Amino acid sequence: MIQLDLNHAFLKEDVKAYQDQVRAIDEALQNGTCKGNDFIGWLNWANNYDKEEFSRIKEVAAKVRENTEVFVVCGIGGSYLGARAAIEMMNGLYGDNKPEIIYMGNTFSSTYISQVMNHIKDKEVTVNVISKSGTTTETALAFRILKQFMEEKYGEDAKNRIIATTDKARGTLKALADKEGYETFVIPDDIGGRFSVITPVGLLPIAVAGIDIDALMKGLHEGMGEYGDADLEKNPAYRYAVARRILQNQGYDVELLVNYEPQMQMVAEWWKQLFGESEGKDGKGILPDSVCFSTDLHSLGQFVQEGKKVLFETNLYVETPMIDLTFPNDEANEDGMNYLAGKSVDWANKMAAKGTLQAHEETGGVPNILLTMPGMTSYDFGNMCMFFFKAIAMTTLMNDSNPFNQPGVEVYKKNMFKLLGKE
Ligand SMILES: O=P(O)(O)OC[C@H]1O[C@H](O)[C@H](O)[C@@H](O)[C@@H]1O
Repeated sequence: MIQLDLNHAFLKEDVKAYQDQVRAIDEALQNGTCKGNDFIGWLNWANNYDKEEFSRIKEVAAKVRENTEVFVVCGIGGSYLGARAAIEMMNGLYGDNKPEIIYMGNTFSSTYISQVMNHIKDKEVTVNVISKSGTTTETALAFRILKQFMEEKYGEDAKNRIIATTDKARGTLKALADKEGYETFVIPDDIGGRFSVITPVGLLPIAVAGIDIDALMKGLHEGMGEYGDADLEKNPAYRYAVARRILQNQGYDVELLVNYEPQMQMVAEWWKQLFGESEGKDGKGILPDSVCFSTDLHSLGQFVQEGKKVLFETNLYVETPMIDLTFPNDEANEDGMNYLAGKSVDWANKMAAKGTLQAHEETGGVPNILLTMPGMTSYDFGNMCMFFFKAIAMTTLMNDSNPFNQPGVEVYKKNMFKLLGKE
């Protein structure tokens, strides 16, 4: 369970003053009468998910792990960020990841695409093309290149090495997958892209990475209870949601998600889409940004400490690291580092966090929200998903916006299609 501490947040209003509003919104969410109510399938997904499909995910993943050196995840936005966030958080950045997981379909960069194709050309490859709409251009462009490569390399067998995760009926990708005879997995109608890491969209790549997806679903399920109460005192996700609104009322328009683990950076990227697309509309919303400390204390730290007071920090602390390490002694001590000899490096990381909080809070005057998760396991990931899902739904509905659409994303696409000469 994620622990929330608002004692460093400088809230000028009492969170509990919002209890009536929160109760009313929670009721509308539970009854399916809130704005965007056709996209709340994630709420009870941990109970309702298709158990047969879930077993098939595990079977397919086991097969892929046997015959594949590189697993290419071809998708963008919600169709890739969640899987990557989970895999990096749980396996770390330099684990002995087998198969190697590579991400495509998330850029028009010709260099990126060419280098990936070159990197995989002599390896055993499986492709998972993921698109809810089945029509996203970046993904379709990369997939055509991948499909031709696979057909050239494997001939008839290519179809056994391509897996499509898409809508159950609509979209070009579904039609193509059916025609070619690809294995397919379904993205439910009532779960939007940025909430879809808990569906086959995330679960298949996560399982291919050797991660226990049963534990992920268990964490999600427990989260339904832990973040399910309409009573603010019993629901840290809703308290966090309210604290954000209070801080914005106080003039803070930027939220910096802070972590101290490089393997959490893609979690921050996933969170940015979840929060940015959900809340950034109707001329409202808090801009979600992120930093990895202490790394970024050496870049953005100056701004946080002394720059314009536009931001608050939300620290996503991890109690237990994946691996700890003892700092070695050195007789000569020429680098003067012996004061750390015999100490745990994770302890040093935690002292850096403590010192930073103090600096930003006491002399910087920056509000800090503290979230603490127990570890970086599959269970923790599933649980964290439910925490942020509930929080963003509540905090956006408090703004009277629809948390589950993203009409603004279409504008660039229209212009781009015109420029590309698309009919
Ligand atoms: O899964 P897809 O339909 O390909 O969509 C991928 C992404 O692109 C869109 O433009 C949306 O803004 C995102 O919410 C979505 O996650």
